[in-house]
Amino acid sequence: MTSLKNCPAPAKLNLFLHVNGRRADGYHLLQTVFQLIDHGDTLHFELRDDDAIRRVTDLPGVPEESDLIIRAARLLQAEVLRRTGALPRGVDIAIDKVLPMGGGLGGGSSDAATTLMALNSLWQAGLSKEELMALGLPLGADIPFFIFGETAFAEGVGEAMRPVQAPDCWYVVIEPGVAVPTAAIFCSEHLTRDTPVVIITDFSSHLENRNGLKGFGKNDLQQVATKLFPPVAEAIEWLSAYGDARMTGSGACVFSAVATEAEADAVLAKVPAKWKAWKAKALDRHPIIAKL
Ligand SMILES: C[C@](O)(CO)[C@H](O)COP(=O)(O)OP(=O)(O)OC[C@H]1O[C@@H](n2ccc(N)nc2=O)[C@H](O)[C@@H]1O
Ligand SMILES: Nc1ncnc2c1ncn2[C@@H]1O[C@H](COP(=O)(O)OP(=O)(O)OP(=O)(O)O)[C@@H](O)[C@H]1O
Repeated sequence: MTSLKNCPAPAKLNLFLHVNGRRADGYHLLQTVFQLIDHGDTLHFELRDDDAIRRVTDLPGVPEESDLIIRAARLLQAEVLRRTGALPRGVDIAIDKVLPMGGGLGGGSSDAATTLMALNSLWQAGLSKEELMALGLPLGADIPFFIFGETAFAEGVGEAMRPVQAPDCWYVVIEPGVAVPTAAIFCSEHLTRDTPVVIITDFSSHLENRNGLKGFGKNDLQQVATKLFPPVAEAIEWLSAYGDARMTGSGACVFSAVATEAEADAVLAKVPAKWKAWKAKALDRHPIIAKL
């Protein structure tokens, strides 16, 4: 095989996100449930005759050298060289970018995770899932989750994961039109870092007893993001009329769960024209797994 086309890099939603503490190195201890959804970027990989790794699509605002896709590919190429003594062939990578940057949807991390999984297969590198997760973590806190590849209850800085059942539902997502820099939210003096630790069965029994997510937990980053970025607050307020609306990750996107696609369409029809909004279905598994 010399190419892999149409590789999905789906978005994630943080169904809740609690900040429980801060480590000595400044990173925060979190608890969250990561949900994959069927909306995201698409990547295409084509092996080259030399050993160069190139992005063949322009991504405004992200220079090729700092793109997480390119950095992930180079990291894996170097790791294969270290293990086998042979440098794998170079690759041209094209991307159909759909996910907004600084959206809290994990777009950059998902692109990097898809790159690691696709190249591991194209290069027949044979790294295990755990090895790929460890390789990706220094590039972005969400990368291990995308490689883990299923709905997860995550702890630590987001890297300690266990599979968990979440509602089989649809989501309405609004992009408030601002990019939120994750580091600025975590640095804020107004961020609360003392939410009590929950256990995985607190989440699971809530779903069972209340027939859904509504009312479980919160996103601790939301209070800070809405203060710094008023369009995020406005989108949450608007969407709250139709359900339990909250922010994903460090923002800016906000979401609400609905039971059916028809309900999602009904909400979407009313979204003010100033916002981009879309629906997505919850996914149990990363869609690339079926391709590789
Ligand atoms: C908040 C989440 O979106 C939850 O899914 C992610 O943990 C953020 O993941 P990300 O955007 O890939 O973030 P990274 O690039 O790893 O980190 C950006 C910055 O956020 C802060 N950061 C991130 C994750 C974490 N557990 N504690 C932190 O304090 C750090 O200042 C870090 O420099
Ligand atoms: N392939 C990429 N796609 C998007 N952003 C990238 C990429 N490579 C590097 N970046 C950088 O990463 C930053 C964060 O982008 P990303 O789309 O991951 O944000 P996010 O959805 O807020 O992530 P998170 O939910 O993990 O906080 C961008 O502003 C950009 O500078």
